[in-house]
Amino acid sequence: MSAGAPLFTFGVIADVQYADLEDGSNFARTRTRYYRNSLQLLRKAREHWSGSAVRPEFVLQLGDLIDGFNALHGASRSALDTVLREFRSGVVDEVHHVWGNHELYNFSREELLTSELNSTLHVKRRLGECCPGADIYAYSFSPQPGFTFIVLDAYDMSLLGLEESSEQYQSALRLIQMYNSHQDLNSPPTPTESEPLLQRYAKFNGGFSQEQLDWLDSVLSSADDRQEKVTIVSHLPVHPDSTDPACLAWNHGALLGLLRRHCSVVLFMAGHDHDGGYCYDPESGVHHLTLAGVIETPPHSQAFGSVCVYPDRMELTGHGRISSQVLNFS
Ligand SMILES: Nc1ccn([C@@H]2O[C@H](COP(=O)(O)OP(=O)(O)OC[C@H](O)CO)[C@@H](O)[C@H]2O)c(=O)n1
Repeated sequence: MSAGAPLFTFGVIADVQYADLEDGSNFARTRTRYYRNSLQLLRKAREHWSGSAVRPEFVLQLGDLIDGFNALHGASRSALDTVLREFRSGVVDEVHHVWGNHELYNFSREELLTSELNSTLHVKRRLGECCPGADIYAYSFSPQPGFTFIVLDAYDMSLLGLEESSEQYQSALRLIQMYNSHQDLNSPPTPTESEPLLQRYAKFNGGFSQEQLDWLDSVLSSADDRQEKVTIVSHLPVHPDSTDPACLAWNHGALLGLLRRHCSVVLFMAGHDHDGGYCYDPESGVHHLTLAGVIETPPHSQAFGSVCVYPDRMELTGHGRISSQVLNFS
């Protein structure tokens, strides 16, 4: 790792999924979920960032900050307050929150837009363009000249957080039912030889509307013109080699196509797949990093990262289940 001073640094963490509950498991009962301890791991990550010689300028929280079980226990608001208090008690005072499926199990899209999880309302720095779509949660910001970060809304096309009577819900239902014939739409369809990634059409995933894709296209065109380095964050991964296919965004191909048409993008980061993953896409020169989730991380371990940004690369220092790696800009 480099000894030179970075231009800036940032922290990253995914799938905290806190709930004040005993340990449980994932749906397949193959992994333990440490609902209560996830708060301790978040605290230790925050203490690490606060005590670092070079403090991160901001933290990217990649979604699923609290678990859906909170909604069943009427604890959505208190659980959210608990985790946000944790973020607030550190010296890292800028957090960019991404929305995941568990945010939408606890709150409607409307509630989220006016909550502290809408970073555009709470971050003090001047943000770039927000997606003009009425209730799409996507925006850009520039921590340093030459660098742009884009927060995407991977559920602006989904069945979550919406009134069933809404046109947005009904059009997402029509789409998912074209590929998933299960009664329970959370149950992923079986892949076929011609459609090997079909599992992604599950209710716990979602996608990017055409409006959001058009907005992203225009933000990336400006970044290309200015020869910037762009990092994109989303709860759902979009490259099949960076995740289990059951965790991919429904229209991941549309996003991948966009990344391949714009030279400015260097990194795409996501959460959702609690095992994490990584690949480099030579067609676009983009690193696809899926961060392992805190919720399935044993109490003695960790799952967060600190990234130092240099003119020609990013250096990720991983903790616990997250490996350190150098992400060169091509
Ligand atoms: N086969 C399945 C899988 C899930 N469900 C139900 O869907 C809801 C969300 O599932 P959950 O595992 O909690 O979602 P995460 O975002 O934590 O994890 C995504 C990836 O699986 C991680 O690798 C929940 O209500 C499940 O019960 C289902 O019905 N059938």
